[in-house]
Amino acid sequence: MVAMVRKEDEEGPADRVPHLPWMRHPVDIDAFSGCLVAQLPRLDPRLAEAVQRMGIESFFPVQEAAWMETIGPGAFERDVCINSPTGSGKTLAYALPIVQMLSTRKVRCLRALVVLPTRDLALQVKEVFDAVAPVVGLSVGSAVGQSSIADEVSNLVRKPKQELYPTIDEEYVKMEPLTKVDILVATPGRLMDHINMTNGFSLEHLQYLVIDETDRMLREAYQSWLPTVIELTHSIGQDHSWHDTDGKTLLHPLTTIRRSGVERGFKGKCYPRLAKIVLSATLTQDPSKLSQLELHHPLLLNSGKKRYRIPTKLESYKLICKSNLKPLSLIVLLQELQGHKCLVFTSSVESSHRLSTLLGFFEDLPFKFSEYSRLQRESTRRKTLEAFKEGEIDVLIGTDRMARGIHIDGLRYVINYDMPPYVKTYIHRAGRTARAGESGSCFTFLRKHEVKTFDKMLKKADNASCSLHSVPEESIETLRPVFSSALKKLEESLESEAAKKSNSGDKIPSGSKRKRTNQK
Ligand SMILES: Nc1ncnc2c1ncn2[C@@H]1O[C@H](COP(=O)(O)OP(=O)(O)OP(=O)(O)O)[C@@H](O)[C@H]1O
Repeated sequence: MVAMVRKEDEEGPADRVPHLPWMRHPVDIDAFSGCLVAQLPRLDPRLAEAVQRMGIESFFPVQEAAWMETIGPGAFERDVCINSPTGSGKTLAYALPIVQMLSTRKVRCLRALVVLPTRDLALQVKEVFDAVAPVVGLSVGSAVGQSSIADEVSNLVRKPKQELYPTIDEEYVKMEPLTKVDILVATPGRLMDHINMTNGFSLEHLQYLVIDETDRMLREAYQSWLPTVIELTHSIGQDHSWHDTDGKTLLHPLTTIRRSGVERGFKGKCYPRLAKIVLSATLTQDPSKLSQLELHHPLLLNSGKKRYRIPTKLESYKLICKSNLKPLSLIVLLQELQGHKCLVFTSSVESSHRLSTLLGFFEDLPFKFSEYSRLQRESTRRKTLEAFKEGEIDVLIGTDRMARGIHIDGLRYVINYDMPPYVKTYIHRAGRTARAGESGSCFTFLRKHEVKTFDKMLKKADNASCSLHSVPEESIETLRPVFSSALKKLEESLESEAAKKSNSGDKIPSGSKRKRTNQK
């Protein structure tokens, strides 16, 4: 309860003036209308072609705005903070400038690091970099724990030359970058593993740091990855100097010259800085959290007048129903949606499991569904998500784990089976649809007493009108006879699972998933 109050405080009222002065004067992303790919000033033609191959003809406003502050007149003089709705194209907004900036690099070494909270998200972002970076000769790696640590290490670093040729100059070997990638997309855990344990893995040449889903990344310490990265990239104490035969001090040819700027803690002196881009659809305004980022003269790019914004083409609906009839109303609603892809959010993994098990006892449902939960094995989850993306499953039932950042083509519907506790949660859940200018709908099941709280919560966001939706009573009535026997079977099934679990100490048996992934 205490934690809940604190989080709600942090969300604050919709129109509160931010504490931090730089947040009060943002660049308005909506002042940009987006532009044709060919018209983006100074865009490398190879990148323009690559972007067009991705099926993109014009840039979204956030992409144009970010470009102007990095490659354009802003020239990345300031760190960039982006607060822009879900599905507005934030990934390309940072990927493209970073790739263009690094396209002239001479020596391959780790120069840009992108950190995201989950593996699924990181892999999604890597795909975007993979589509643009290779055309200008840049290599992209990932550190997300998808493969064994040994495989990851061999993809990221190579052996020092001295191991291959023992006679080579030791000083040269010391300075030689060993990382095989220019850009690394990482989750904090694996990043820390490489920082702590991988020989040759170095952030010494890092010039750009991107933190996506910033508010979530700042909420959790993730083994102190952020202070560690900042510490390792502070140039102070780095000795790149060499002495030539006359005793003159020279800068080593492989030294990375970072952008200069007055960093915090250097008493006004000009020191090379790590340039940062931080982003979210619900960027925190909390000064104590933002201070962890050590931003350099930050510039906020913001979309909308209120603090949060719901995508323009998202339609929100509320369904008021008694809790004991919720499963039936859900089935009727899913029938109405006619097998279109849909995500169903519940408040906990237990609730997701209960709901999907229960639905499994209804025969002949006209949609295929599956549970997606951290109680399942990673491989099961990955296969489920793939099947959903491929359209082999119509409905995924899960928790807020599915809410952040994930993009699924053609997803038109989101259902909040349980009311989201915060407006931020609503934004991220609903934001899985109505992406990239497409339309989509979000339905929220509410009990009567929740309506007022829900309406108040939505008022914190721009574009948050919400109409009432109801499902036909008769359709619910036709399901009632099966419902009572399904409930009985559900209790038996959960009891038997609990017994198995206490005998073996196992998680939910993976075989039970097959039963729940019913057929049309
Ligand atoms: N200029 C564009 N034109 C058309 N589609 C685009 C463009 N830019 C990005 N997209 C597509 O829009 C979708 C959403 O982009 P992206 O995942 O970057 O959104 P986001 O703002 O990061 O969302 P979230 O906050 O939910 O993470 C992706 O499928 C991407 O391919």
